[in-house]
Amino acid sequence: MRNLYESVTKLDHRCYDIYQLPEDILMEHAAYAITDQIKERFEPGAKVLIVAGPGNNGGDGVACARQLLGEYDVHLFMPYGAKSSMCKLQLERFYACGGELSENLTDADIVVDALFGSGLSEPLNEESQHIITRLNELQSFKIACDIPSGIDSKGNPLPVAFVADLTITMGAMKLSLFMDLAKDYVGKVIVADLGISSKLYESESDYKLLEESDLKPPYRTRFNSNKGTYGHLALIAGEKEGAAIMAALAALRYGVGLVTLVTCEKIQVPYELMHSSHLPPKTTALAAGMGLGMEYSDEDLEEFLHKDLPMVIDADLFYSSKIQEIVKREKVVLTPHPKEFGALLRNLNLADLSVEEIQRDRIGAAKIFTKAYPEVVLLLKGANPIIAQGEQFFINPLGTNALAKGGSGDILTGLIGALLAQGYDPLEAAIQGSLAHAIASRKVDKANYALAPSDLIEVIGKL
Ligand SMILES: NC(=O)C1=CN([C@@H]2O[C@H](COP(=O)(O)OP(=O)(O)OC[C@H]3O[C@@H](n4cnc5c(N)ncnc54)[C@H](O)[C@@H]3O)[C@@H](O)[C@H]2O)[C@@H](O)CC1
Ligand SMILES: [K+]
Repeated sequence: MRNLYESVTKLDHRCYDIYQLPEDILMEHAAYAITDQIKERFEPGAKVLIVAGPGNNGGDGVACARQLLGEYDVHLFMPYGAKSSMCKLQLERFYACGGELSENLTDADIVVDALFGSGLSEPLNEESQHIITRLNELQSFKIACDIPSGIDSKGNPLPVAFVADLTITMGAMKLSLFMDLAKDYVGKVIVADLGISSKLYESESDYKLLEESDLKPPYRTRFNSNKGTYGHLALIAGEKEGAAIMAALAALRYGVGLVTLVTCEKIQVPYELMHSSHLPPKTTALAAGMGLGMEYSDEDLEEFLHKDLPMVIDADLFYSSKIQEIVKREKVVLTPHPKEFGALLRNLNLADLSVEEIQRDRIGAAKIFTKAYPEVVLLLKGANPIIAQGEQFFINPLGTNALAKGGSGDILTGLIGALLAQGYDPLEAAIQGSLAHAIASRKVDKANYALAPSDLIEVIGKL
């Protein structure tokens, strides 16, 4: 798990004020992190196009150009000249080392985008849009300095942005790089240390980035155990019972001892699942909402939901008035996708946001909910799901586009339900369920368009 920051300005200032590391030293390290990646990947003599803006992001680019001079074929393009004092200083050094500015954009082996970083303050003008579009058309290896130019502090392209293969972000990971709308732009993201280790550079943060090493599958350690030791998950199956069946199969695969589908009608269920018209008395957790439809009256739901059990709630229940009471309970995980989240916020009279508005500020939208219901765990689905409780936010960047398929959300609900039933606390169950889901999607040995829910269920057994 790594810290994420909305802004690193405070961290940079700690460097100047406490560690006595001035901007110049930080910038030299920032530039060297880019130089280092170029040297690691390309032989001397390779052609490098560096596009540098007027501020300190540009300064990083100019310093990198100077570091490469003499060894690589360096082309530095500065459409707006140098404006910040550090950028001007770097340009003087570049000239002093014999560097010259290029008049125009040129094809190259490597492109470094150092046009705008954290200082991007308004939508890109036509010239910047044109430059970035041209850069995106080049067949080069593309490195973004700090943040792909055009991505704002909330992770939105304004309206175009550099499409990087690699983003080298300075000092610490930024939240904006892990928002859904930035996912197609950032490429691989690595952090450059700026002259001190991240342990010293970073301070505590409420925002965390999940990593593969955070996954802890529910491995069994007790030898003297029976099925009851591992919990009993009940899933309410509704109109589209396939959704609950997929969730149930995923739950069974993820370690829960017993799984029961609760239905009002008799349905055919796979032989490994149990089936009942009542909530089994020894139920340890509940999953409800997926494929529920309109089959149940409020009284039916009351019968299933009256017990104070840990529960994961999905899909159709976000549209039901029942949710107004569920969010007041303890040990609840909600797993809406952005459209369902919009419905949930409206249903709870918290906000009226469109899907686009939610996606443009996912953290802000999630906060509306977590401030009102700080006990409830929210898992806002998306390309990079956000798991939030109170003031804590976790982002899972590990999922792949293979998961964009009907049924994959039901698998996630099943995984979280399985962990709740096995005694994980709701936040841990949501984090671990999300990690298992995402990591499994990477392990399915198929083309990314071909993943089926059953593939995920298979792989979940081999994490
Ligand atoms: N502060 C520090 O100690 C460090 C800063 N670093 C770099 O500095 C960057 C931040 O530098 P700045 O704060 O100077 O900001 P930027 O360099 O990101 O951008 C600011 C400049 O761009 C112009 N600008 C902003 N939006 C524009 C738009 N839409 N169209 C045209 N021009 C626009 C501003 O007028 C200003 O001249 C970071 O992203 C990072 O790359 C690194 O060198 C590491 C150390
Ligand atoms: K940039």
